[in-house]
Amino acid sequence: MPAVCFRTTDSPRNTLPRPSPRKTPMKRTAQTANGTTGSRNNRKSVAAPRQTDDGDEQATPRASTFDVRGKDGAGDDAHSNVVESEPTSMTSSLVIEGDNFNNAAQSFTEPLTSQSTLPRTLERLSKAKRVRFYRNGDQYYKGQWYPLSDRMKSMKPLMEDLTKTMCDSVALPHGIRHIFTIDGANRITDIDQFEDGESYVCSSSDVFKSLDYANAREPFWCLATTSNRGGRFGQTDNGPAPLNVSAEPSNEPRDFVYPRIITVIRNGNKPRRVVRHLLNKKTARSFDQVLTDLTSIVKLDSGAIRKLYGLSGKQATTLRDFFEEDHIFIAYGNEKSTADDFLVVSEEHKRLYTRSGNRGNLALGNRSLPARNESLREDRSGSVIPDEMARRLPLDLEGRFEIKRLLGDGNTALVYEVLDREQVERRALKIIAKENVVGKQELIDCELSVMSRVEHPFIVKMYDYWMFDGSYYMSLELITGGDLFEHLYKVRKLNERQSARLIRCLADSLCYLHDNGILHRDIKPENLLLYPYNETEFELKLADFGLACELPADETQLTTICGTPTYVAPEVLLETGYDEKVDTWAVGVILYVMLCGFPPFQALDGNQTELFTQILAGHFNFPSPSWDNTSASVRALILCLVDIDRDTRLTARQLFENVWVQNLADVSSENEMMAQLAIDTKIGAYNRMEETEGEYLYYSRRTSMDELSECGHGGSQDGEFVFRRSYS
Ligand SMILES: Nc1ncnc2c1ncn2[C@@H]1O[C@H](COP(=O)(O)OP(=O)(O)OP(=O)(O)O)[C@@H](O)[C@H]1O
Repeated sequence: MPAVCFRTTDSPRNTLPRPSPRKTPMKRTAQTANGTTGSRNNRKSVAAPRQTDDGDEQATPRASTFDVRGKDGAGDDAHSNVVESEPTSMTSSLVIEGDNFNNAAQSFTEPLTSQSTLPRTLERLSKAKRVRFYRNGDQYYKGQWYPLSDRMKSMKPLMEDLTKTMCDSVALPHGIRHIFTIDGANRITDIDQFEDGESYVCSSSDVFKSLDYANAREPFWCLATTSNRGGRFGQTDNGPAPLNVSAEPSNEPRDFVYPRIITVIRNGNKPRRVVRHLLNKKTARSFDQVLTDLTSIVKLDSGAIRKLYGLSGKQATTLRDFFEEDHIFIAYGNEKSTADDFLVVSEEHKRLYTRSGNRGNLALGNRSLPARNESLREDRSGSVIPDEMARRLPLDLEGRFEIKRLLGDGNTALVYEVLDREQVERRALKIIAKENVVGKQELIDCELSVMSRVEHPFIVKMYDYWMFDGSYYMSLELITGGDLFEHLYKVRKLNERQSARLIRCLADSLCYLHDNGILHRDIKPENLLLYPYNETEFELKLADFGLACELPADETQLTTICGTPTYVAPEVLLETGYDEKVDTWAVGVILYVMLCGFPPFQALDGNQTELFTQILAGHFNFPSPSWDNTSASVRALILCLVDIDRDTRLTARQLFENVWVQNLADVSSENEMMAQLAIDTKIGAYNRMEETEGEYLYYSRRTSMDELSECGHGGSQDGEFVFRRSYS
């Protein structure tokens, strides 16, 4: 099967520092809080403050692997424990609490010698029994490994510590008072009863709930029907009644389930908090399961969500109701609904509707830049409107940073321009308030881990980070030109030269990330920060690694749904597995937006379903007059990026080497001719498909690629534009 790509004869020498090949560890010399530089390991020595039980903020060392809590700061008393969330997670935080914390903090600033307290702590911890804890009745909880240090003498401090790490207002809100063996046969009453490597169930009450805890990650879902859900609400304190996981999977069809974002409004005083949640075949397996997921995202003060009403007033009672007319729902626990709940005030309107003028036809001529796009996240981690309270810095940071102004807000964070008094420099401070950390811990760990490792001229630098009282604070390089979204909003569109310059920066940064096995997964104009290149042009730096991840070493495909609707690649929605080419798809969409001011896929009425259907079909065009004066080379390049066939979609390296990108849009007439031929072939194939296939349009572009190869033979001109066979 042939593929088409545009390339220069000789790959231009990239003058930027090249990373080592994929999987080679990246080097980074981080500037630490105290102004020194060091490797990531000795950055642990920068003890960042953290809130202690008695309210004092104390230091929390940065990148680290354990959570050590202890009275003496070195984890040397009965409270001293290590909590690992999952053995596989990339990082977790190192937290030390205690009266003599400074000693411990100091030990992190020393090289690790036998005199320092940390090795002793770690040595002792390595001898600890490791046990796993689940939550009673929570079939979604993956369990938490917990090393039981020999200093943990009794059940009380253990249960107190577990309460801190495993409970919140929804999960075991009354704390942990009982611990059972995994089969519920025995209650653990003495610390010596724990056995190394075994699993246990923590509970608030003395009633053990029998579940297949060990297989909590992939339960069989039983599809609820109206009849078998009778009396479902109000059965437990902690949420909807546990599902009957031992039931056979239902055969009830779910053919109405397709990727769709629903919006849930938390009932209460207006403006109310809004959460978005992606439903698809994986996340919408039954009504009960969606309700349970929403319970953990929305976090009603009253506990579990027991009722959901669409804005039309209709109550959602079946899974199908999430896929019908209503896509905005109001969530209730025990509260009564009132007519006033269904009236949306203006502050809420902005949050609920992603486009202004949400209703009405989107005639071609009216197409426009969509509103700032919110990222999709799976793992029950919805998008919470950031909390203005985050503006108040914790005491230890208040002395260091002076907040100047709000630079931007995203799905999870607020970003401020600050004056770093210690470094005497202006910086950006990204704050993820603790209410937005819930359900996103792994993603945040990943963001911090990736940001700590990357060093590239077109990627925003992270200098330092802290965690205080559950909120995260990241000190970042300040980029002064705003983000590309704001810029496009002002200027509507860019010329080709400026676009090519920005795409060259972006492609370069993606080559670096992909070579090192990192996917960004959320490439969008909001995450591309601009700074002046000369008087008339900008360059960019890639920001927000909130969805970044590492490619699995065993080459398996990723399936977690994430991205941002307008820029999300079809394979993410299809859940067929994806890889780093999700990033180049998004670059193609951005390049399209840069040149005409509207995206290639845009739905009538901002309808998400229609948007996803268009993306899955992969059909778009270059409407006149917006595209009349653009080069064929850039249009052909876009077609090679926004290509539903992953095999033929360009890699970041091919994009970087593309002649239009490298020559900053200054291309030869031969290149233009060949590009035009490629476009005609592809667009012709779409049109034929549309004539024959009717409305639903998922098809492989390989057909059109075959046709293209026919034209391509002998079509190479001056080595600038070649058709390349990537398949035999
Ligand atoms: N280093 C920086 N310098 C200047 N502005 C920044 C910086 N980092 C972020 N911003 C601004 O803040 C906005 C939000 O930041 P960011 O995208 O990191 O937040 P987020 O909550 O993680 O976003 P998302 O909604 O994609 O999850 C950006 O769109 C940008 O306008």
